[in-house]
Amino acid sequence: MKINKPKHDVNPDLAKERLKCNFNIEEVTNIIDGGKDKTVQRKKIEDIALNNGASLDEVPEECLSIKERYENAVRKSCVYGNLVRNEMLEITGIENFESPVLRRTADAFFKDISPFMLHLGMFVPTLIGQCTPEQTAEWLPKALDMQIIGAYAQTELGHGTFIRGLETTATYNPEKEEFVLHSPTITSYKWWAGGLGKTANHCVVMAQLYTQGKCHGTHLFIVKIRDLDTHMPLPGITVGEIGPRMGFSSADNGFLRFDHFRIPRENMLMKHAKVEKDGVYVKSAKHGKLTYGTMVFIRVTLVSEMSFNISKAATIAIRYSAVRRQTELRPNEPEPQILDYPTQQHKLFICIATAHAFQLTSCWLWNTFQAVLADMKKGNVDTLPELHALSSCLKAVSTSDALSHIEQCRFACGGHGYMLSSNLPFIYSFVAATRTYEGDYTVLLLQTARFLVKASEQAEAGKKLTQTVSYLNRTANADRLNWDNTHEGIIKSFQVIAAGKIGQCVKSIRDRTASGMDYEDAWLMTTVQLVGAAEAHCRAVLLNTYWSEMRKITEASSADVKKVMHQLAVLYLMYWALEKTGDLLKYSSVSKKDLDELQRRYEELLAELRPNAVGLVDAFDLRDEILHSSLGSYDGRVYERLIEEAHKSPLNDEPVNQSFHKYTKPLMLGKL
Ligand SMILES: CC/C=C\C/C=C\C/C=C\C/C=C\C/C=C\C/C=C/C(=O)SCCNC(=O)CCNC(=O)[C@H](O)C(C)(C)COP(=O)(O)OP(=O)(O)OC[C@H]1O[C@@H](n2cnc3c(N)ncnc32)[C@H](O)[C@@H]1OP(=O)(O)O
Ligand SMILES: Cc1cc2nc3c(=O)[nH]c(=O)nc-3n(C[C@H](O)[C@H](O)[C@H](O)COP(=O)(O)OP(=O)(O)OC[C@H]3O[C@@H](n4cnc5c(N)ncnc54)[C@H](O)[C@@H]3O)c2cc1C
Repeated sequence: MKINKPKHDVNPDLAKERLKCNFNIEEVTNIIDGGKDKTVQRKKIEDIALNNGASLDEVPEECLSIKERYENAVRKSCVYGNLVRNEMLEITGIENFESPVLRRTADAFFKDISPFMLHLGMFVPTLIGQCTPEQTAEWLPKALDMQIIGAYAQTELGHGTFIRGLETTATYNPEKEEFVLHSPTITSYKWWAGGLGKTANHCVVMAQLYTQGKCHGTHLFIVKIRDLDTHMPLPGITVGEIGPRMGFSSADNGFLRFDHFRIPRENMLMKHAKVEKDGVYVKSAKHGKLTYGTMVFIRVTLVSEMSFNISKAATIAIRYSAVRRQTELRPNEPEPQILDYPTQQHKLFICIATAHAFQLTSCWLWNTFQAVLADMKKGNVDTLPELHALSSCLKAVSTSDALSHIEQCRFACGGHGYMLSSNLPFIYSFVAATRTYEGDYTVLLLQTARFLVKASEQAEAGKKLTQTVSYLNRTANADRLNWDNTHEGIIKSFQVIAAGKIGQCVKSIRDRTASGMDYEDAWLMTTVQLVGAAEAHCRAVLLNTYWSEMRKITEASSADVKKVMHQLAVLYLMYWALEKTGDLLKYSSVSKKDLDELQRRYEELLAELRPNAVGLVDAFDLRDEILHSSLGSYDGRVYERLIEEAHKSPLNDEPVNQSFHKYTKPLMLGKL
């Protein structure tokens, strides 16, 4: 398999690591890609994206000013968008414009984020999910062809989480058959939307719909905000960029204020509800939250996005750890590779396992999502609540876990991991945002908890529950599980922990209402426990899904690949069992001896995986152009690259900086 042809000789330590690998790397790559044909397709697309050189920056993007950075990102986005439109979509098929393969190639162009990301990432999916067929025919081809560029403007300065509290109004005027969009207060400014500040000429807006004197709650509208020729904001629109932030520095997150801005009636996205010409409001949706569909879609895609980000960080940290040597173990012996330290393996091998766990879970979640969409097409919305509960907790936990694992990868690279040229700080700050956007961690876990409390009550009443909560049927009456030190035993114990925590929440709420509290207060007082219960449920789903999908997907694999994939999944189960020993002690009969045994097995497993560590990250098959890392390149020439990058710093453009003559010298001479 042709990957990452090194320009230089490979670092000898890294070369030796590759000789140690005892499984077929290409076979694992094919598993990750979803099949051999998918690997071939991905490589073809990566060649198109990367072989034209347009992705290269002469000056590292982090050394540019805010304006230059944005302008450079727009330049690259146009080249990239053109390649997607003209060449890459021909290969994936236009219906797969959200393919993770396309997403992956975007990283070769942007260390940070493209100002066009939200156009493809949210604007287009909203058109697909929220338009009538006539509206789709009007806007979708233009959006896919980049004739119009859009953003998703939902969040306001005063409200992000509580969508029902949004203040922007869309008031229907039947005489003119128009909606009047207005921002009545300072807190009603639209805030945060990616690409809205300077790039987009259209946006989807979430606003409170008023017709015939009545408010019908939040609905979506498509709004042209800039002239297509001059790009000037239209009269009645105030739009701009919200200012520097922790990451997302090459994009333009925007603010937007409407001053009685008029749009045609047809610009309300009317798939699920409409306003007739005379102002009559008609709701066709069978479920009240279908206008939130884009968020559910993005939450589903974020699980695979987290797998990708962890795999990048793990590749960087593990290759670096094979090259880096530090500290004598015994006098006069060579310093070991830091990858030989079990503590380093503990930080890093879980990252490889988690990337696999999230990848397999994301495929399973995607299939669940497609099945729910198919149900909804037939008018059946019964499966939506379970999807909402699942996508909410998996989004929350995958983004949160990804963030802490990526931080561990940075710690694992010591001081050099703090360098922007390692790319770890970019990956970290990108992923940090995911814990908040598309629904904050706590808020989404509380959504899952609502579903779990209801499910628990149904189980109590003897009803048969749906697949992801069916363990509540089995464990409803179980108190403490008899500990069983097998893989299936660990998974079962996580289900028992989840059932126990949910049961405890139900009890707390009941006790509180019985003592006179109203339900809302009892719920509120129980939210710390509810978040814990939803997290526990999510862990049970992740462990169970990873284990069963891993077994399915490796059925036809070679013995060596089966073995290493199995080892990773076992590592994942053991890691989480050891992380949650308090819960295990509370909800199962596990003893100190059992836990000591588990710890011993875990440490042995780290040692067993050690020779395959570099092979396992090579199997992610991340080209150097996508990794952007002085520490993680395929050739492992870490020190040469660090020096090369240092020379690119603008401060090294001249031997003496002018500030010496202006400030430092006068200070030294006492003349300041
Ligand atoms: C080339 C590249 C190609 C493609 C790119 C591919 C991938 C992209 C990858 C990465 C992305 C990169 C960059 C993106 C960067 C940034 C994007 C960020 C965008 C945003 O953040 S957009 C704004 C998102 N905002 C939120 O998520 C807000 C969170 N809040 C909510 O969701 C709701 O308000 C909340 C908290 C759920 C409550 O809603 P509400 O108050 O209305 O409901 P109730 O609490 O009263 O509940 C009533 C009832 O409804 C159920 N419910 C709630 N939501 C849903 C839902 N979505 N679906 C179904 N059901 C829902 C709820 O559970 C209750 O049920 P019950 O009564 O208990 O039965
Ligand atoms: C980088 C980035 C990009 C974004 N892009 C977009 C975009 O393109 N379009 C868009 O519309 N929006 C976008 N957003 C906004 C984003 O969706 C919101 O910031 C997010 O949903 C969180 O809402 P909030 O900011 O109102 O947080 P808040 O809800 O104010 O949260 C603050 C704290 O309060 C807690 N909290 C809030 N409600 C509850 C509750 N009910 N129970 C318990 N605790 C609670 C939260 O847990 C959190 O700790 C983006 C945000 C970021 C950071």
